[in-house]
Amino acid sequence: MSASFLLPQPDSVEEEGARAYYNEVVTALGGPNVEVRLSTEDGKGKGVFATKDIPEGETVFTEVPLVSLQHVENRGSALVCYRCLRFVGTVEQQIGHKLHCLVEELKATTAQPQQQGGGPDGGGADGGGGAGAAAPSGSVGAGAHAGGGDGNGDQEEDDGEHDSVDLEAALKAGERLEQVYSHVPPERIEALRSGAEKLPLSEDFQLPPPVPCRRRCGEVFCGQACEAAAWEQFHCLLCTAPAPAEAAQAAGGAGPSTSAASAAAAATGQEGEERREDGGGEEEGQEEVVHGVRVDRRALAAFVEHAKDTNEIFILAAQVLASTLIRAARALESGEAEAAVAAGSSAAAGPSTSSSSQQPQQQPSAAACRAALQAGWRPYVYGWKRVWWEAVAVPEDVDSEEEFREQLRALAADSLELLTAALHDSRFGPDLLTLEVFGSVVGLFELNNLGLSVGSPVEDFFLAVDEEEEGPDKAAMCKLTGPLLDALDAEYATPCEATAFLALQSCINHSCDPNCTAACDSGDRTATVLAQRDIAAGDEVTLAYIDVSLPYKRRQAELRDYGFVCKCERCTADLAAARARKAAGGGGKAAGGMGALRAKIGKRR
Ligand SMILES: C[S@@+](CC[C@H](N)C(=O)[O-])C[C@H]1O[C@@H](n2cnc3c(N)ncnc32)[C@H](O)[C@@H]1O
Repeated sequence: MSASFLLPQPDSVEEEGARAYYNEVVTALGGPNVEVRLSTEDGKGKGVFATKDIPEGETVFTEVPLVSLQHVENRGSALVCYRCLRFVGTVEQQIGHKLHCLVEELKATTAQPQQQGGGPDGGGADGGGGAGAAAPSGSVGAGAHAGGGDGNGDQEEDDGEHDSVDLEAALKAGERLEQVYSHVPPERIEALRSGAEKLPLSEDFQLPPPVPCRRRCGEVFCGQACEAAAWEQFHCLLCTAPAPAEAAQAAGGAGPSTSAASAAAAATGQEGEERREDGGGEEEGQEEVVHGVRVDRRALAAFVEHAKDTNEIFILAAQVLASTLIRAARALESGEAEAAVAAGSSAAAGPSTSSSSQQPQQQPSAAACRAALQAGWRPYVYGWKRVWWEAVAVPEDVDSEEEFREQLRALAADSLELLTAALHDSRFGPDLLTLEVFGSVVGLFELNNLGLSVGSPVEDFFLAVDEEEEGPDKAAMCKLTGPLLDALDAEYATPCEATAFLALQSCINHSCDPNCTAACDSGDRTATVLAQRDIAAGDEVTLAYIDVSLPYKRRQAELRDYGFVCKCERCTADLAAARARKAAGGGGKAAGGMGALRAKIGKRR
């Protein structure tokens, strides 16, 4: 089987399937405010259109992301639920967390010059179980250039220059560290983190207590429900903590474990297959079978570390692939996929090796595997556009585009190798865990991603203190909170920043004069599109991917990162005006002045 059946070319995406899918998505969101049209008249591909008049200020729709991930470099600024991005703990813990992570990062920076002379940086920073303190330098996203995280070669060339830059950074970090400690000593930071210190007014900012992952991998959730939902959706395959002894034993060849999934794994020949030659399989707790997928937890940890050091979007891509594997496995386990093949209602092809439809213990047919995989992949198939290394705009300082794209491709290949060392699945793996599919999923985030920003309760807390009536009570409060504010400096207001993929919102085209804005609700994991002026039935719904107060050339430059030349009315008019000026011999500037509309949809930087 070729992987191409998962990646139909956008022009050939069968229209009926796409139309049915988006109708389902819109209906599930509870209203016919909008529809998805598979092509716009001006060649922008799919677009979202109003089906009725929507007055200014009204909600166009509200949607929950299919997957989302807090940026690695933001983890030190906000302690949030791994699944829904809700702030957790208490205001005191949030402040303690921020200060602790800030201090750890500063310590790591001050220590760097002395540590140099070895291999790639790669962090090493604190290794502690909590949320990663230091931001890895090479978090890539759009511009994975940076020689990537992967330590060989060119880095050595400009070491001299880097030494002085590092030294300067180390000195600055040292000064900042002293400044932090002059306001808040280490013991107070710990007291805040542990909850031993209570701050006035903090009771007004109730947050859910953090619930750790059932395996204690270090991720936290806002409650049991979110923990369980994440586990079901993808985390059971991606959690990096060792497996409990009995699960690992079952995976070690002692026969299937209690679940039907293990039985399926045995049936599909995965038991004992492809054991790691380095002895990983012998190590208790590292391997287990989940939903018929053999999972190597140690290899997963290596995959995650590599992604954190190079491109965190690889982790989101792994979430997409893991959730696809789980949905596909469920379709097989339930007999649904075989039944679909038998009923001829699937587009699946290929010879069936079994006539059985309901028994997961038997080898599932190739056709059933394919039907199951297509079902599991469905939420993503219509969002796919191009592979990452082709989608990324080439940074200006890059000499060879070909080399640059090859570097990205190699980086993705490295990441996929680590992922396939962690997840073995002979039913779906050969089709799903390929470089083409992996690169396309990363590309999907590159071109469709949505930057989510969730406001911090810490900012609200300090604002509330500030708004208290002047007097002795406020003075006493400020005596406690003032040093914290001074130590945090601008960090006090940092929101939770994340990347997400949303089925409907990712169909909205950009305009430099958008009629909608997007906002994220910290309370219920939703992203809402709001009309910022009256929208008439039949109008296209548009958002700003970038800061549209920029002049024409800057806007086009920014949009190049999204892989397109903007065809919106404003750009068309700006271009025509610039041409007319040129023809008339003038050289004036393109008209600007849209005001500072903040782009909520957008690329991670
Ligand atoms: C988030 S998707 C929007 C949905 C997209 N049209 C589709 O077919 O899935 C972003 C892509 O849509 C296209 N696009 C969005 N806004 C555009 C615009 N103003 N001008 C030209 N192309 C645009 C570009 O191809 C861009 O990479």
